[in-house]
Amino acid sequence: MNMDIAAVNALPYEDFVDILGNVVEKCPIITAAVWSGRPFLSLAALEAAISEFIDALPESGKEGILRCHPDLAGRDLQSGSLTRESHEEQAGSGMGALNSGEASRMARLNQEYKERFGFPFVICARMHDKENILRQLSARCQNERAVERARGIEEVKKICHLRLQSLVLTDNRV
Ligand SMILES: NC(=O)N[C@H]1NC(=O)NC1=O
Repeated sequence: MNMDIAAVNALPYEDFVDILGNVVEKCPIITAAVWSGRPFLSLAALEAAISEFIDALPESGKEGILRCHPDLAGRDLQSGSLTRESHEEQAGSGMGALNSGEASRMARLNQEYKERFGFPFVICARMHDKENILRQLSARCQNERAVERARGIEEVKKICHLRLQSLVLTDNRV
């Protein structure tokens, strides 16, 4: 599936949500909401609409988005119940191939992070390898809650950007 922005703009909302509903993990309400903003002049304009919708949410809503994300190398990966997108991202960054030391460190730090902040550690896995993810997780456990809320949302937007790129052709294609 790789449509251009004109084809995206022509979609009835049912198809729009079916195709683009997971660009923010398990948050199809965001996709469904921005459909009202058609026609989008470009993929960048669609991405900006998503970003503005997220930014307009109260802090509780932003935390809710973070809570819809599965842990990296967590129980959904073990049980095979990740979304297709998340599975590809986690596999690509080596989350499915941690050695036992890395796996237990990851589980311990993920737990520590969640206990401290009340939402999971979120990072754009496609932009990092496993060593880098573990280093960032450990460092980010030390931050303030508000800093981490904002940081997590930045990462959600990076994930969204890459998911959109794989679904919609960019404007300057031949
Ligand atoms: N917790 C977390 O960061 N999850 C994710 N990151 C990513 O790139 N895909 C995910 O599912």
